[in-house]
Amino acid sequence: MKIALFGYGKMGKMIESLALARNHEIVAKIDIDTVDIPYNEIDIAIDFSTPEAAFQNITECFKNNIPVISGTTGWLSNYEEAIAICDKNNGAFIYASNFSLGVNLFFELNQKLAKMMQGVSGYRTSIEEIHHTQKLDAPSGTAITLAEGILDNSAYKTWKLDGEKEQELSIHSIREGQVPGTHTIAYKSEVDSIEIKHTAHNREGFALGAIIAAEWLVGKTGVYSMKDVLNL
Ligand SMILES: NC(=O)C1=CN([C@@H]2O[C@H](COP(=O)(O)OP(=O)(O)OC[C@H]3O[C@@H](n4cnc5c(N)ncnc54)[C@H](O)[C@@H]3O)[C@@H](O)[C@H]2O)C=CC1
Ligand SMILES: O=C(O)C1=N[C@H](C(=O)O)C[C@H](O)C1
Repeated sequence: MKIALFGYGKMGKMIESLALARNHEIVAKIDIDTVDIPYNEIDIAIDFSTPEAAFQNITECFKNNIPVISGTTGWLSNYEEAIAICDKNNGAFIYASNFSLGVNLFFELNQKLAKMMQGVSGYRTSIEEIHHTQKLDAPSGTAITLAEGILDNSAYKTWKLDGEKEQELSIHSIREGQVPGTHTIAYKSEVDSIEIKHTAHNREGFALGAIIAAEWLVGKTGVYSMKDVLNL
């Protein structure tokens, strides 16, 4: 595949190295100062940019008939608008808050555990996420997906950063050092705690998942998720 990287930062560089190893070609590395984008040379765009840049990057690709994989977090207030532009242009799109296989399994486990806990009283649920200090958004996109999985399967009405009210699912965000991404779900009662946790040891899992998603999406039209890619 001829891949264009939108965002040539930590993730862009990791995706470049894994994509080359899988015999793909990187035809463009687009970052904040890029002026000309060679849309006619691109088979697929992979966007790991910034919350401010993602919507424009993604929708310009749709308008140029280029399928898009986006892992950028913190731009989802514009998600529905992006989908409308994708549909209008008969485009192809996958957004995932987290592309790693491990986290996508963890998403499934989270929903199953939430279902199990639905009938059990006395437990308060919370989410904690820890990331490196350069991260621009909080809570993490992964924490939001985890929260949505719990809201769909519990009496919680909404999630909130450090929420304290009974009906609020609390998400606590910690920024420290170079942490690639750690997410913990805790159910705490007066007598015990149940916790599930995913720890990324580096960024390779995110990057590999994004490339696998790109390989899967090329040649298709429509809006898909990692559940479709991984057949979960
Ligand atoms: N879905 C997933 O699996 C993962 C998602 N992420 C998300 O991906 C995004 C990028 O993460 P990192 O690479 O760690 O960040 P980073 O800060 O290392 O890289 C972002 C790059 O985007 C560039 N950029 C700024 N404006 C741009 C524009 N208009 N067009 C293109 N590029 C532009 C920046 O100059 C920078 O080089 C973040 O939103 C992060 O939360 C990160 C890891 C995994
Ligand atoms: O910014 C990061 O680094 C990460 N962002 C994603 C998120 O917001 O969930 C995925 C991963 O945790 C790393």
